[in-house]
Amino acid sequence: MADTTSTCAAALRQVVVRYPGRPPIGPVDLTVAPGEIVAVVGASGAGKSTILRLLAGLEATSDGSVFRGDGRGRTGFVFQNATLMPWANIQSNVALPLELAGVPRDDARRRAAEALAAVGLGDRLAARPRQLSGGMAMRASLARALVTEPDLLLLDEPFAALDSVTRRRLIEDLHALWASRTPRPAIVFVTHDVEEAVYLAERTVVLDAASGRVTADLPSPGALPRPDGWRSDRSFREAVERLADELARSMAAPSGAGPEGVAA
Ligand SMILES: Nc1ncnc2c1ncn2[C@@H]1O[C@H](COP(=O)(O)OP(=O)(O)OP(=O)(O)O)[C@@H](O)[C@H]1O
Repeated sequence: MADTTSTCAAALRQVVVRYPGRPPIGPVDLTVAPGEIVAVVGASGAGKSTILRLLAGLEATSDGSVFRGDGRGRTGFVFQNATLMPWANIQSNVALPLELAGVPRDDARRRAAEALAAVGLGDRLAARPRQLSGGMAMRASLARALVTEPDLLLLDEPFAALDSVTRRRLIEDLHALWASRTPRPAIVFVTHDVEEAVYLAERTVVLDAASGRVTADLPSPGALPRPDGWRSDRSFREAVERLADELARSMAAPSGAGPEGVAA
């Protein structure tokens, strides 16, 4: 097989992570192409967040290799909770990664204002995080991750704490932000929601509950961003059913339980 690691945004090759007191996670193989959107699903404890941390360089491997395309590029990370600094306004929050990278303060603040405008918060620059709704805080968190113009954006259940209307709006906004960037960032995001995975991603990888290996890699039909009403489309419904079946299979460990006691 041709080695595509030099042209990918990120890749895991036969990666194994060993934590004390549990079976090893892996070996995991995953290649993310530049500009591609990939969802990761699996049982609780399967290793989804571990994969994101590996891609971000925040986790050491016990075996195998982690590639970041040509070793270049920046990585943005968004967690389930917006993790904004409560004492600083959102412009300062979003400017921080730039200031830490040595960008002069005025320039960093201007770029932060632009990133906040891009997520619809251009009129809330002086707001403190506590003055924002959950959806707004997540938008600010997305702006902070995008302000450095990453070529890899890692999202760990970013919408899980939001109501379904806000969640759907943010998914549309994320597609629009992704499509508006040149070049588009690759996005890897973890979710427990199979509909969200099929809708948001171009393909979804399923992790085995017991071993954390990739057991399925399913393409989502259709192009991004999604046309209006696509959730009612038969191709969407069928892809959701297929993914739900694969997810159920990944949890049906031979022992009858995954690492966190997920029943088969
Ligand atoms: N630093 C650590 N030390 C020891 N064990 C860890 C550590 N980090 C994760 N684990 C264990 O590794 C396994 C995978 O964790 P991970 O957070 O990647 O799972 P996950 O699929 O993201 O789970 P969830 O859906 O519940 O967030 C779990 O059993 C977890 O308890």
